[in-house]
Amino acid sequence: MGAINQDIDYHKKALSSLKDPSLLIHDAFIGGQWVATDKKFDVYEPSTGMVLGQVADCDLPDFQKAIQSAYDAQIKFFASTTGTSRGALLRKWHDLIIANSDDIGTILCLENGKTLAEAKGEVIYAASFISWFAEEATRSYGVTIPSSVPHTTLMTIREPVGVCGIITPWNFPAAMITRKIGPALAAGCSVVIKPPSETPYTCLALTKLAVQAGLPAATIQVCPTKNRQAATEIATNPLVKKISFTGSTAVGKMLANLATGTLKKVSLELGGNAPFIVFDDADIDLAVEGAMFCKFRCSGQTCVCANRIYVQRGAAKAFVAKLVQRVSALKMGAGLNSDTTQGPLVNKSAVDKVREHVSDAVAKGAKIEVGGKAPDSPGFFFEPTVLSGATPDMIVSNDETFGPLAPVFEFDTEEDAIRLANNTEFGLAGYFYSRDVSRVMRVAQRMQVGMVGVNTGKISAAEAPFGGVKESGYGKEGSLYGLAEYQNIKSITIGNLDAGSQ
Ligand SMILES: NC(=O)c1ccc[n+]([C@@H]2O[C@H](COP(=O)([O-])OP(=O)(O)OC[C@H]3O[C@@H](n4cnc5c(N)ncnc54)[C@H](O)[C@@H]3O)[C@@H](O)[C@H]2O)c1
Ligand SMILES: O=CCCC(=O)O
Repeated sequence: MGAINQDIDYHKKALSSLKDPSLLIHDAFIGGQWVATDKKFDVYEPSTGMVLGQVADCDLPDFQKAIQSAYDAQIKFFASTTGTSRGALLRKWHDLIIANSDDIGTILCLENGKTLAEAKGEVIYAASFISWFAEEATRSYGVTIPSSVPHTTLMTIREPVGVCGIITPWNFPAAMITRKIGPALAAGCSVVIKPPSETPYTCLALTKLAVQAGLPAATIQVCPTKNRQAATEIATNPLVKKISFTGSTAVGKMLANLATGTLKKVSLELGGNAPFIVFDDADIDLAVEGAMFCKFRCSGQTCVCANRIYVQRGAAKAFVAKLVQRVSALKMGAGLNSDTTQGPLVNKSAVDKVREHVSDAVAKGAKIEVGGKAPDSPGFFFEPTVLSGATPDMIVSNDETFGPLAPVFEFDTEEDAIRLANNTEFGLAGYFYSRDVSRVMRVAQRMQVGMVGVNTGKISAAEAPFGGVKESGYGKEGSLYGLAEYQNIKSITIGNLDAGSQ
């Protein structure tokens, strides 16, 4: 296969088409100011491997300044706003994101590689967390509790935790950030964000719009960096009261360990290894549709992507044939090209990981039904791939591929399927397809995951509680539970109410 995108000026042409070029920002945002550090790091466009731009590379003193400034700002922010006024600011920010979604989509597409349609879809999805939490800001209820002590009233109020440290990955450069800072700001917290070094531009553009919407500038601090040691200040600085991390399980564990030093509140959205089960009684076309979405979305680079596809023996042949037909029709290419349905992966090591999973599986007996290699091309592409004959001894059974590889395993009984699905230390998402209502309830209850998709591959939405169990982390994002992650409950006991009565 020839080169997929040889246009080395691809990103320059795309950037020159931005309606508002000022949304492409290369600086950090510290203390309410855009800051150009001396050191910079390169950000790459994944379909060509060319440098997209150079971004401020923050060091420890930058993080310390950002945290102090966020601390000072948070106290004023909470004292001078109500849930209603914070909600109004968030709604303005939401509207600005939507108004600028073409530009933000283009920037996101350029730095991440996903198709423009997916990138714009992500911007809308990201904005939905802001509008969701704009509403939640006004519904932050305390309770009154009947006291066991006479003449006493017991009540609770919810208070912001304070400064929140936010660390997110590159696969959803907009949504992973808004899913955290939406509730943080709604609660009255301030945030210090270390955006992913592969995709910092989307976060910087969103920040500009937040300030334009009227959010007090110092409530959002953004410190891009390649210096991981400096970034760990977020997990150790005593002024930071909460860290919310999305990323790999290894880094999540390391940050959680660091955070115990000052007993911060911690939320962890970590790696997955989602099982996708197709029972004999399933609607096979629906199952193929779901597999296409949840396996090949973002070229297989989502934490909730199906990683292991288990098909009951009687349905396996038909399922694989239909899946192969659909996968063969995918078109790899640069994200901004209108006929592209599969963008590149984020970088070379992502391509190497898919290659390793394929060659290990083939060496252990799997058959490549379609795809199977990286094209001879600049950029970071790997062909969308289907393997049949996958078995539990293969790496792909135990390790999240994070790429466009669909390994199909066969199983015999429902019991087998559940055992295989749960045989992992991860527990983020799981999917299954069945038309038997008793089986639907049985299997949904027995899957050891935080989120289950039944007869659908789409489980993500602002209103849906998002998060895993086991080594996929803890805490829930979005939904009616998301705000509480950024709040402390304070109880107030008012005693001796009879004192002074006549
Ligand atoms: N559960 C979820 O909601 C969810 C969502 C998206 C991605 N993920 C997971 O994220 C992983 C892919 O992302 P990744 O490879 O970028 O993860 P990663 O853990 O390497 O990086 C995530 C973030 O942490 C930063 N980071 C890495 N090492 C650090 C260190 N030592 N100190 C401070 N910061 C550090 C990175 O720069 C990035 O911003 C996958 O495992 C995927 O499943 C989970
Ligand atoms: O990659 C993980 C998050 C994607 C999603 O919110 O659906």
